[in-house]
Amino acid sequence: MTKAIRTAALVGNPNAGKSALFNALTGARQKIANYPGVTVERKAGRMLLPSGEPVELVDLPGSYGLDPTSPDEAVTRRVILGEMEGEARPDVLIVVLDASNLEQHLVFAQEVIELGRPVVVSLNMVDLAERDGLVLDPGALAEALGVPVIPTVAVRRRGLVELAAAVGEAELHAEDRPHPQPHLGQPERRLRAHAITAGAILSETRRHRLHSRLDRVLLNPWAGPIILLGLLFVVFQAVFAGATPFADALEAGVALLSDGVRAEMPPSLVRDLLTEGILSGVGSVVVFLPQILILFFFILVMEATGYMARAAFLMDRLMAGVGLSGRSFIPLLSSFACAIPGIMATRSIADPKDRLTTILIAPLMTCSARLPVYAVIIAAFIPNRNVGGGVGLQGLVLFGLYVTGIAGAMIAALALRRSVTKGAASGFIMELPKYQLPTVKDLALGLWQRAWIFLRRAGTIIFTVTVVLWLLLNFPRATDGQNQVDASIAGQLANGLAVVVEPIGFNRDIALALIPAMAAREVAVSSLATTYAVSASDDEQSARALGDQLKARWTLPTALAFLAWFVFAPQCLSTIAVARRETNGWKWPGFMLLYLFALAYIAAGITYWSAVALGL
Ligand SMILES: Nc1nc2c(ncn2[C@@H]2O[C@H](COP(=O)(O)OP(=O)(O)OP(=O)(O)O)[C@@H](O)[C@H]2O)c(=O)[nH]1
Ligand SMILES: [Mg+2]
Repeated sequence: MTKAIRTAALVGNPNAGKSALFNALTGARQKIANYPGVTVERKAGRMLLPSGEPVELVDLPGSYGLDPTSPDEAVTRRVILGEMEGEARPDVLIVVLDASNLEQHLVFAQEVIELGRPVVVSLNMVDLAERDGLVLDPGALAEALGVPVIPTVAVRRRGLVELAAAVGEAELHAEDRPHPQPHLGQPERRLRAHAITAGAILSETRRHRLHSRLDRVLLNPWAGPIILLGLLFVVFQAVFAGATPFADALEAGVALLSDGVRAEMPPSLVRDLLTEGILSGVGSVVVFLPQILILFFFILVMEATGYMARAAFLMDRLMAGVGLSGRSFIPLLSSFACAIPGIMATRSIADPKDRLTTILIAPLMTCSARLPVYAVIIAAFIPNRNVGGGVGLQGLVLFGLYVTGIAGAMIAALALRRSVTKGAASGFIMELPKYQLPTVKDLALGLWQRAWIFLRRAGTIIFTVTVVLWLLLNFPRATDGQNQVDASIAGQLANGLAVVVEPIGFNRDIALALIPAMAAREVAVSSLATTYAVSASDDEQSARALGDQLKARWTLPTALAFLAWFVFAPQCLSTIAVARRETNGWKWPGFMLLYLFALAYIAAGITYWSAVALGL
């Protein structure tokens, strides 16, 4: 005998479309949205069966299993099992599956079906699956699961009548099946989910198959991180190998201009300002445009193809390990371009301590302003040698500097989360975008924007600071036999600071460059170039490229210490200003300045003394 059906409940993984189906079946207006975890409590409404009988339909929060891990999942479990006080156990369970994500959703579905309760499966979002080139066979699925399967598109009201009819008949099926199915463990369910999905696929375009295979490899917990590391490695190799001819050409162009000015103009302070200040100083930064463009070319390609989101997915576990949520990944990622947009992007992090930690470590991500600093030192001091297997030493060192920054950030996060920003890490679930080939137009536009940002900085902030420095370097004028830099205001000021940085292997010229570099890190390069151009005894010497000057004047330990310094030093006033705005006060930016300078000092010192001890 069949008893009348009075209640039914919608269950399934988060974001399967349960609430959308609930609204379509009952005419209610539950909130639906394209991210998991929208429904957090049970909601009930009335739907009509084809026979005209009313049934109370319950919309439940999404759940990954019957073992509850969060309060909203506990609601689901209690309602399904009839443990909810004052509420009857639902007569029929409607399991909602996302057809475009079938394998993942089948794991929980099996667990629900194993309860032996009357179940109807709504194979929802078939429109999305078909758009992606995946056609499923509901019959095969029904056979494998042992329950009726109805294809639906909740948002287009497709399959609703069939679903209601199946609910009306569900009790009958249930009576044919008196024994609950054997209870499987989670790994077996996963295996079975894979097999069932494979069996239910009618046709799958080559593209869809390719995409799911790609994900299986790229998101594999072992292969994924190795591939990510390998890719980044290739990027940094390319930055050096690819940019060198262009950078050399630019450098030659700047030298040519400089020679031209010297030949055409009679010696004067104005001529010196042009050659020593603007061409040497600003020119020494501009020559790194090719490196910047190559780096951003790779970043843009990774973003456009959908790989970057997968990298975030892979990093999520690492981030959780140091007490950060995966939500920090995107702000940290944008900090590789510049910490300013990175710090602003932390607004999307709800937890205040998560957010503060992310702000505090954002400056440790290697921003593009550091690239000229790294590149000039590496080009001058690291031999352009092959360390085997086609791997260039220069690219390797650059890669190492980026990794050191990331490692420093992770260690800092760990320390901060245990002290000043104590708290628990929050979870993070992300939908992965589809793979796509990047379009040439978007790439070109992205690169153009980066080039423009870089050149604008060179033309404004770097130009201004370099000119001011040039003035400070040229006055008062040196008397006979005295070096101009020694005599100048800037030289005098730098002598004071030099005392502080001497223990970490820095010379007076570095001390001199560090102050204006607070305006922007690239200014360190233009300052050194200008200083050496001013200090050179004759025109020929002053026209020498910065790399040659460095090689002649610095030791290798000093150069390495300088690199270590720039991995950590908060050499950017705009970043400090943004941190002040975003944290509403000076307390945290002050803290940031202090801890980053301390780190930079220690790192440079350790590098210098280790290098000296090693006899480098
Ligand atoms: N294209 C398409 N989109 C759908 C379909 N069903 C639902 N959606 C969309 O999928 C998203 C998730 O739907 P919800 O109804 O909020 O999902 P839910 O299962 O209730 O999610 P939680 O409450 O988080 O467990 C929304 O953006 C819906 O508009 C469908 O059949 N086709
Ligand atoms: Mg919902």
